[in-house]
This record gives sequence, C-alpha cells and structure tokens, in this order.
Amino acid sequence: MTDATYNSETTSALLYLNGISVSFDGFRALNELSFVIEPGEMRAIIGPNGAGKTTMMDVITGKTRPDTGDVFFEQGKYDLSTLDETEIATLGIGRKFQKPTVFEMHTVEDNLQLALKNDRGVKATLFWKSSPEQEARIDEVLETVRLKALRHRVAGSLSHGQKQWLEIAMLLAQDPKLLLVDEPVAGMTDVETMQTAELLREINRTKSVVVVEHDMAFVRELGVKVTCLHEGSVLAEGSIDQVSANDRVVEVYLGR
Ligand SMILES: Nc1ncnc2c1ncn2[C@@H]1O[C@H](COP(=O)(O)OP(=O)(O)OP(=O)(O)O)[C@@H](O)[C@H]1O
Repeated sequence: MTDATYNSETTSALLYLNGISVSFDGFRALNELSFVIEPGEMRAIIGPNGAGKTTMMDVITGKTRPDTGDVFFEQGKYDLSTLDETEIATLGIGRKFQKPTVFEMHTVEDNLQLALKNDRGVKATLFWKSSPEQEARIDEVLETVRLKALRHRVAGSLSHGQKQWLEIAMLLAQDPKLLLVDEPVAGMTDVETMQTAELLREINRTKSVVVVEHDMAFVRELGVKVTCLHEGSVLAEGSIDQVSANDRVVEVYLGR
C-alpha cells in the first residue's frame, strides 16, 4: 500500500519513497517501502543483514530501478525512479560506499581536485573557470573533515578513518544537497567513530544526510531519528530510545 498522506504535488519532503518494491528472481528485497526525509534532516537507517538497506540506497541513486513505487526528490519536483544515475548525481545526491575508494597514489589535495573535475553539475562547469574559488572550496572541505594539515600527504599513507573522511570530503567538494553514507564507521577505532559522528553532525548543519550503520553507539551519538528496516519495509521509526525499546526491533535485530 502506498502512503496516502503524501503525493508528488503536496509533499514538502526532500526525499519521499512511496511504496517501493524491488524483487530479485522472485525474492522481494524491498517490499512497498515508504518513508520521508525532511529538508535539512539527518536520518540513521538500521536493520539486520538483508533488510534492504543497500537496495534502498541503490534505488535512490538510480543503480536499481524499482518494480513499483516512486522516489520523489525536492518537494516532489523530480521522480528519481525515472532518472539514471548521472542525472540523479547531477541533481545533488552524493553517495559514499562502505569501502574508501580514494586514489592512494595521489595526495589528499589531488584527490579533492579530481573530485571537483568529476562534478557533473552546471555550477561546477562555471566554477572551474575560477581557480581561487576552487582552492577556497578545497580549504573549506579540508577544514570540515579536519585533514587540512595532511593536505600534501599521499592518500595511501592515511589511516582507514582518515581515508573515509577524505572520501566524505570528495563528496562535499561536489556540494550535494543530500549525502548518502553507507556504514562509515565499519573498521574505525572508537575515537574515529565518535569523530565521524561529530563530523556528520557538522555536515548536517548545511546538508541532508542519510546514514546506514550497524554500530549502535555511533547511531546513538548522532542523536537523530532512526528508521529500522526489516524484510524490505519499515519496522520501526523514532528516537534511538524508542526504536531500541521496540520488541520487534529487539527480536529481529538488536537481540541477535
Ligand atoms: N543483485 C541482487 N541479486 C539477487 N539478490 C539480491 C541482489 N541484491 C540484493 N539481493 C538480496 O536482497 C536482500 C536485501 O539485500 P541488501 O543488500 O539490500 O540488504 P542490506 O540491508 O543492505 O544488508 P547488509 O546489512 O548485509 O548490507 C538480500 O537478501 C540480498 O541477498
């Protein structure tokens, strides 16, 4: 069933998934999934392995086309389910995959310059005429991810956590409206994990963020609304305390 409260004409949501289903060889990875991300929001998505979290990100970014349902972006202005990956990236949706994919042989600064060159937006094309502006942008994102002192270091020599932050910086350089982040703290130390929560909270001052993560200490530190997926649908939604106290969430996920 689709959610009748919202439609493409009236929604004020930044992102509105409406009755999304995706099947692989008859197996339903997403099952009439509906949820809403408000402008400026940061949302944490949790759920057991196979709940459909990655498939949901794939649908939002155009990697997987849903069998049914709509994905409205920016107050219903666009239906992402009709667009391809490049068009969706151009609208301002940036995705960070779980494993860092920085260019190891290049410096931190060169990685950011490459990210700027990859920016397919119109703004970027104009922006490329102005080198001081480009430098200022690199300074700004390095400041945000606290890698300014490592600007001339080769990316391959960074710690795992620093590589993750560099990759987040590469996305920020492209100035997305919505950032999708997949398991950012997997493999990080506890200190790096808490620093990443702080970093995402800072990024969320100006951008909307959807973060998929299994680390509950990290999710608690984010302090945002949590959605728990299970079998391709929303099982529970609310504060971390509300979701953690939900009997079904404990049964299928937290209690395991
Ligand atoms: N391309 C595919 N072909 C067949 N089945 C798939 C495909 N992609 C995902 N699935 C199946 O769909 C289900 C949902 O997978 P998905 O990766 O979205 O879950 P997830 O919540 O991201 O899990 P995890 O926490 O392990 O990353 C799983 O059972 C998975 O095996």
